[in-house]
Amino acid sequence: MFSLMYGFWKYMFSKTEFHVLILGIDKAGKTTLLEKLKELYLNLEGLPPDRIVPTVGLNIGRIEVGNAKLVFWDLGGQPGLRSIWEKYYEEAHAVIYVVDANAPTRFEDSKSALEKVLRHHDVQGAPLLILANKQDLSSAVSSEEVARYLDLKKLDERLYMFEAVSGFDGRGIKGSVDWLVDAMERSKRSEMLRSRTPAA
Ligand SMILES: Nc1nc2c(ncn2[C@@H]2O[C@H](COP(=O)(O)OP(=O)(O)OP(=O)(O)O)[C@@H](O)[C@H]2O)c(=O)[nH]1
Ligand SMILES: [Mg+2]
Repeated sequence: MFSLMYGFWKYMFSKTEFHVLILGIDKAGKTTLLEKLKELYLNLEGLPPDRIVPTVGLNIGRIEVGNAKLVFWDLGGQPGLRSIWEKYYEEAHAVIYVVDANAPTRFEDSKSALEKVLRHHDVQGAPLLILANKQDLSSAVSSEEVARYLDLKKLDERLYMFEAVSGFDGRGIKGSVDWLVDAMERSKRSEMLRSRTPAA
C-alpha cells in the first residue's frame, strides 16, 4: 500500500528531467546563451559576455520550467572538438542548435555540422530547436532566412522549430524554451529514454 501511495505521489509531484544538448559551430553563442538562460530562469547574474571564453570541456546549466527540470549540456564547437558531441547523443532528449545569424560566411560550415548531427543514429527523433542567434545586431538575418539557407532535408518526423533569439538581450529565449519543453514532453524519444531508465 505504501509503495502504491509513494508511486502515486511521485507520479503527481516529481518533475521530469530532460537533457538538452546545446550544439553549433564555434562562436555561434552557445555559452552566452546558457548564461542568459541561467539569468532568465534562476534570477542569477550570468557570466558577463566579456568573461566567456571558447568552450573546451562541458558547461552544465540546470533550470526548472513548470513540471520539467532541464539540464543543459553546452559543448565546444571548434572543428577539433565536434567529434565529442556524439558522446552525448544517446542521453539527450533534445538538441538546441545555435547559428550565428550575423555570420553568413559561416552558414555553410554550420549547415554541414548540423547535417552530420541529424544523420547520427543515436540522436534520432530528438526534437530540434534551431536558434538564429545575435538578433540584437542589425545585420543579423531572420530565422526564416537561416531556415532557407540551411534547407534541411531528412527531418523525417522530427519535431523542429526555428526561432530568432539574442543571447545578449534575451529576446526569443523564453518562447523557444516553452516550445522545447512541450516538444520533449510529447516526443516518442522521451518515452523511449524513460523506458530505458530503471524506476527508482
Ligand atoms: N552581439 C551578440 N554577440 C554574441 C551573442 N551571443 C554571443 N555573442 C558573442 O559571440 C562570441 C562567441 O560567443 P560564445 O558564447 O563564446 O560562443 P560559443 O558558441 O559558446 O563558442 P565555442 O565555445 O567556441 O563553441 C563572443 O564574442 C560573444 O560575446 C549575441 O546574442 N549577440
Ligand atoms: Mg562555448
